[in-house]
Amino acid sequence: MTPGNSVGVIGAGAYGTALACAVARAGRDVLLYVRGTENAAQMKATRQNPRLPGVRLDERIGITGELAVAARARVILMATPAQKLREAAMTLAPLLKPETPVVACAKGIERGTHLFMTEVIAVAIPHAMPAILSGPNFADDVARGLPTAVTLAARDETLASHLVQMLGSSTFRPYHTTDVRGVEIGGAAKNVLAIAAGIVVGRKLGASAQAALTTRGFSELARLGRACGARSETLAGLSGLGDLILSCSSLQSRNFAFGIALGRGETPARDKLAEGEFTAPVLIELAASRNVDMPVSNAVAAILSGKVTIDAAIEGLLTRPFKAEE
Ligand SMILES: NC(=O)c1ccc[n+]([C@@H]2O[C@H](COP(=O)([O-])OP(=O)(O)OC[C@H]3O[C@@H](n4cnc5c(N)ncnc54)[C@H](O)[C@@H]3O)[C@@H](O)[C@H]2O)c1
Ligand SMILES: O=P(O)(O)OC[C@H](O)CO
Repeated sequence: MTPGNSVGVIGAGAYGTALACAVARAGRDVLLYVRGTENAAQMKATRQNPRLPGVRLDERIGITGELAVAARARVILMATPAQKLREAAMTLAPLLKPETPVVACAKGIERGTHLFMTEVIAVAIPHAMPAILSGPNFADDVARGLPTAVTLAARDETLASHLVQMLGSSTFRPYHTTDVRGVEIGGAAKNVLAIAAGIVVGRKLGASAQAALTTRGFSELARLGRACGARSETLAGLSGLGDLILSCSSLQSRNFAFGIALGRGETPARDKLAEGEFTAPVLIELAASRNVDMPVSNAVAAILSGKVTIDAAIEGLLTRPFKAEE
């Protein structure tokens, strides 16, 4: 393996490992950084990740417990949870060559700062070229080579298109754009809205209510996106509407499953990451700071913080004044 020609993946959870599989399938060598020496040794020995049962890691995937090794790659994919991105990027910063493309693959907004994923990278690694990859794709589907399509955004179109060529294959199909903000807002907001859709299902409110909630959810995602300068076509594309549809309807979605448990009156299992739980409070703060009305997201945040009961939140949404559709 020539590290300088490979793709580095930081964060060897479900998605980082799945991306490593996709990149290997595209014919590239991969350096997958696994945090913790023991974890790295175990993955090296088994060629499996317990988060992706039944998936065997391709020989092109080199597993390493040393960040400096993965940092030699030509392109870096950051696949940690959103709230861990800063910590991971800051550790990586001194090891990275200038102008290395660093692609955020997490979906969220940083708590406290309201920074989007590429902004966190820009602050933590000022000499990197940030980009973002997001869209409707479950780690398990990606790892198994089922067909998926995502959006890859960088401010520089040449860079975005170059990254698509490096990472894409017939089964993992990235579309490129320069609308970075549009892509990161879609991925962050859809997780919060998926929790809401899950609550609707868990409460047995019916398929009509699920469709209505998803559609009104898209309306508020798009409102916030436009207020933050995103393009409408991106918001209605794979990383916005596409991912919203997937996450508001599939039991594979951890955010949707988290919402279903809440809707049933159960305590959601905390063994799987549901990013929407962490994004909800910061999403509504961001919306408030821009005077954007996000009633569904507000309801999710209020339920999660214990400010309202689920029944009161549903009652609140259903008794809002009638208005024109927009
Ligand atoms: N799982 C999916 O289907 C999927 C699909 C698309 C996007 N995503 C996004 O990818 C991100 C990660 O999700 P996941 O499903 O892989 O979560 P996960 O919980 O399976 O894995 C997260 C991994 O990040 C690692 N990590 C945490 N902090 C780190 C650090 N500082 N340095 C290095 N590694 C660190 C953890 O050890 C863990 O292995 C989330 O933002 C999620 O929304 C996930
Ligand atoms: O399991 P979720 O809810 O984190 O969704 C995974 C991906 O984001 C779907 O595109």
